[in-house]
Amino acid sequence: MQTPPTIQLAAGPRPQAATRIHQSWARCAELDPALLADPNPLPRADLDLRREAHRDLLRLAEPNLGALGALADSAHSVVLLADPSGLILHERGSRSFRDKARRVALQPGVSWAEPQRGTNAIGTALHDGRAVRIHGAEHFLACNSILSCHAAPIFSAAGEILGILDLSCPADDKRDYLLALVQRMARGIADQILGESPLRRLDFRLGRGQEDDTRAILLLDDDARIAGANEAALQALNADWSRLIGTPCAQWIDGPLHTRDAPLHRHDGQPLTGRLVVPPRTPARPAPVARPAVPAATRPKARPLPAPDAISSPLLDQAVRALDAGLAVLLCGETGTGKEVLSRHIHARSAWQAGPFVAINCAALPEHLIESELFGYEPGAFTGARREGSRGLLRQAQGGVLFLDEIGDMPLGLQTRLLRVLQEREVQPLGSDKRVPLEFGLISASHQDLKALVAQGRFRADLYYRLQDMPLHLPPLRARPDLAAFIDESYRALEGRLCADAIDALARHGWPGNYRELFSVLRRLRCQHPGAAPIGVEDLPGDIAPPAPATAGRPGHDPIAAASATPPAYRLDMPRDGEDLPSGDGACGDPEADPGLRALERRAIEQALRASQGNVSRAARRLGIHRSTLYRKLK
Ligand SMILES: Nc1ncnc2c1ncn2[C@@H]1O[C@H](COP(=O)(O)OP(=O)(O)OP(=O)(O)O)[C@@H](O)[C@H]1O
Repeated sequence: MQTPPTIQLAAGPRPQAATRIHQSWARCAELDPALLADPNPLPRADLDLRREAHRDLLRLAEPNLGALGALADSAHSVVLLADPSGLILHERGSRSFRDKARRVALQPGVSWAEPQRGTNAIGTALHDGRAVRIHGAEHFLACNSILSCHAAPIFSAAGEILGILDLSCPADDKRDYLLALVQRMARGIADQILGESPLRRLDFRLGRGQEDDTRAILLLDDDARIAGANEAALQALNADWSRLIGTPCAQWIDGPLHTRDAPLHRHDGQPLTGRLVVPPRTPARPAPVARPAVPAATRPKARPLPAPDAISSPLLDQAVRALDAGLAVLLCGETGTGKEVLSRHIHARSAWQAGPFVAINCAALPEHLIESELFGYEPGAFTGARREGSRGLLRQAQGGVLFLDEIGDMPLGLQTRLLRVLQEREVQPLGSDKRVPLEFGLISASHQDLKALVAQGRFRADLYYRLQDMPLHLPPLRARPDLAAFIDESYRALEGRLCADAIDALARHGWPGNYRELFSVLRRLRCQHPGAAPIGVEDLPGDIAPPAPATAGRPGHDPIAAASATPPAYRLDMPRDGEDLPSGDGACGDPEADPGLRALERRAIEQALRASQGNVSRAARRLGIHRSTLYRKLK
């Protein structure tokens, strides 16, 4: 990366440039020049954590990023997606221009907020909460004059900035339509996000009959109050989020909302064409997004939430009863045992089903952001805060379910604050003297033994007791009494067949990654063997199939790998017929607490790393666990 040794400012905005750009220069002139020094991209593992924290945004942005990326590729430019702090999470587009962009640190892992990179499209759009184009010398830093950038904020239904979409080209590229294109794509992403809401949705447009692709959307709560809106709705109703949210829809739109395709009118009499969309009561995980370039036949199929089965149904019933009675539910279980899946089912069946399901991965939130992300903040509460402040994730769960995943990873200092919020059912955003009442159902989950963490002083005992009104233990996959039949059925659901020896070998495997690992292995098998012929034990991956009997001493035979593929320990904690499944005593089947499991897990990890030549990402994929989980286990 080449940046000037001393800060050099660009020629500056033309006198006739927009006032916003002059204002941005004035702001940047007051910044400490040290903030503008050569930026270092975040290390890969930290960037992965930030991506994980914004995984929903990345997932929902995928189709538009794909479409814009294809255009950028052919137009010698790059498309970037930044998080609400201005940190670039993702890039697509022309390889040759990406290389140029990297010379000025326009790349994933670098923050382009104004305090870091001066006037620029990402930072200025973030500051103003509005789309902007910054050409060549309008950039504050001279080195960035090689760029012409177009950025637009992606808004949540409540008007918070969730990210910034940017298209950056060489400075001589002045195609006027690019800013409008980026803005349209950013709005498309925001609409995808609204489309995931479990609330009823009013889709409408001004006028009657004629189709156009600007779709105004309002989210409505059970009392037909406006709970969210997209930018097109703000324009159609001449309002902003602060005026709309929480007001009765009838204050803005006349007409029978409960009828589909009813004739509607804006309050000033303007006709509207609208349609009320009621989402299904059991929310399915949205379909993985297909990139336009992938042919339909090879696109990943949408995976609905696995239905409750004989193992999880009794847990589900207990949890729903507890949540509806105002108790906090704590789900314990190894990674991949379905804690999040179960919590989504609990939400869908509980009295909170009409409200949102807000999942927070406490392990994935960067520590310095957890407090502001959770509790929200007032405008200007701290350096780098969004101009309009933030409601915070706790308030986003209002009227629904808050799912605190990996709660054992929450830093001690924050545990105190969380406890107070949960006890008082009120939150005080950073920089505010007001307290906001909170109403939601609370589910927490941990793969760690929280009791042991309490004993080690790493988890507050009072918070532990506050979270575990109803502790439930999800058994590991290997403890399923019907494991062989379950594997057989699951492979049949992929339209494949397994021979008895393959089923037997699969049922003997330890499955440290549980359901996630099993389904990853089955899908991979099916992909490698698409035909109708049944899969035998010899077709299984080496770490699952038992070693062939005559291999010892053969040239190239790896006795360590073979030893780690032998299955004897795998059924150590497998209950025999008539025995109970492991009980919910808080131990959570945690490998840390069980030497047998720990050795098993260690061996599976070593084998996966060896088979992947030390590549952690590939090893994590083999194990069917997330990379951050594998890093944590390797610590
Ligand atoms: N009973 C089940 N049947 C089939 N698939 C399941 C089941 N439970 C979970 N899965 C699948 O396993 C994967 C992991 O599930 P989930 O994210 O709920 O696990 P988790 O316990 O929350 O994991 P982690 O602790 O790593 O966050 C998902 O792809 C899910 O669809």
